[in-house]
Amino acid sequence: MPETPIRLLIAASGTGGHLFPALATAEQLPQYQIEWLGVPDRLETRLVPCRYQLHTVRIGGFQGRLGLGSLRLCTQLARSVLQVRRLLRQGQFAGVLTTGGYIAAPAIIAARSLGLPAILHESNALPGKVTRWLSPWCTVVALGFEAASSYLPKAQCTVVGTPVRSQFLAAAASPRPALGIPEDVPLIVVIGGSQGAVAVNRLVRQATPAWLKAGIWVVHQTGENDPDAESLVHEHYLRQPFFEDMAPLLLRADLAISRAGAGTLTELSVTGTPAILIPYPFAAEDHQAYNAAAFAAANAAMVIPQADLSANLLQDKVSMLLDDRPRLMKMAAAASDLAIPDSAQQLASLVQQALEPVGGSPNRQ
Ligand SMILES: CC(=O)N[C@H]1[C@@H](OP(=O)(O)OP(=O)(O)OC[C@H]2O[C@@H](n3ccc(=O)[nH]c3=O)[C@H](O)[C@@H]2O)O[C@H](CO)[C@@H](O)[C@@H]1O
Repeated sequence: MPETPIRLLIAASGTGGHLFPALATAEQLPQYQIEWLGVPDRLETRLVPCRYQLHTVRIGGFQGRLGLGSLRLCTQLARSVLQVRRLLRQGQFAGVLTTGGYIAAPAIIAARSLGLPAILHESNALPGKVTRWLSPWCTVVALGFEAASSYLPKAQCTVVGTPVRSQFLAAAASPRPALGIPEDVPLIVVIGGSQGAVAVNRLVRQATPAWLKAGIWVVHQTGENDPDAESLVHEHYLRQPFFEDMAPLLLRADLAISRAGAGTLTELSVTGTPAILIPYPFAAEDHQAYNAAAFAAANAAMVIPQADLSANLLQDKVSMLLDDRPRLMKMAAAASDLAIPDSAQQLASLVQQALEPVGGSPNRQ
């Protein structure tokens, strides 16, 4: 009789930074029957159902203050844990893989309370709250940044980097043309993270006319929430709310101007792209500043806090870097040194070890 495939529940939700690494890892686990856990109104409802069955629970973030909000959250958490326990039992899942964030809490608690393995991937240099609270309870915690391990002294940590979508590895292996941009012009690519960055957009639009005048092309990811996104028009200024095919753009870019989400930073390392990083100042516990600091410490990027930034300063720094090709090349090489291209395979093999321990029987309910 053919063996029934082992079932894995992946809990990843919210932003590209959480979803893309999970999707990249899922691709490396074709032997498992995968289903997904998310929330009803985030990016997973667009990205996941065409690939995996999506289950949803309602869960939000803990903002740190005790009050009515946290009481509501505790009730939500208790309810979602019960829902996920039921899902895991009825679906006969062998374990969960989560990339952190709010959804990780019910996923980890439910799995561990049933005695199932929970594999947690934390992509940020400063681990999120759920990771800090629940990591000691996880079977294994895979890290994007080595620096994160110092915040998780009780967890079973191993550094695997952060998985990137296969388009990045394919593009790095055989570069493709990017949006028909000529090969011999300098190119700046501006990235605001999966949701765009309105404050960065504003400064970039002020600085762009001078760059265009100097013969530089600008590709600008504006996000969906910028009311002035259409205010600048030029044939060498290419703008979109979201680029599906980011890899050739990053490979082609002479310089990126970017937020410092872990996903984008990992991709910049895989494509070896020098960058000016402007960490999102309102990210939870300022975690993007920690990600950016790791890149700056390796000389892979220049970091400018948003509070210090003006269009003039941005123009100056960009001119300085584009005029200093040896420095750009050193930054590119330093970025490449940070890359862990087989991160998805490494994480997939941790999942496999947790679900099918050598010498033990597979974790089947
Ligand atoms: C505002 C905020 O708190 N963001 C967090 C969020 O990621 P957030 O999704 O904001 O940012 P990331 O940089 O981690 O990921 C963005 C992803 O979207 C992709 N992309 C983006 C724009 C585009 O046009 N096309 C495209 O494909 C990027 O290639 C990347 O894969 O979770 C990450 C992982 O915990 C954190 O490090 C980020 O700090």
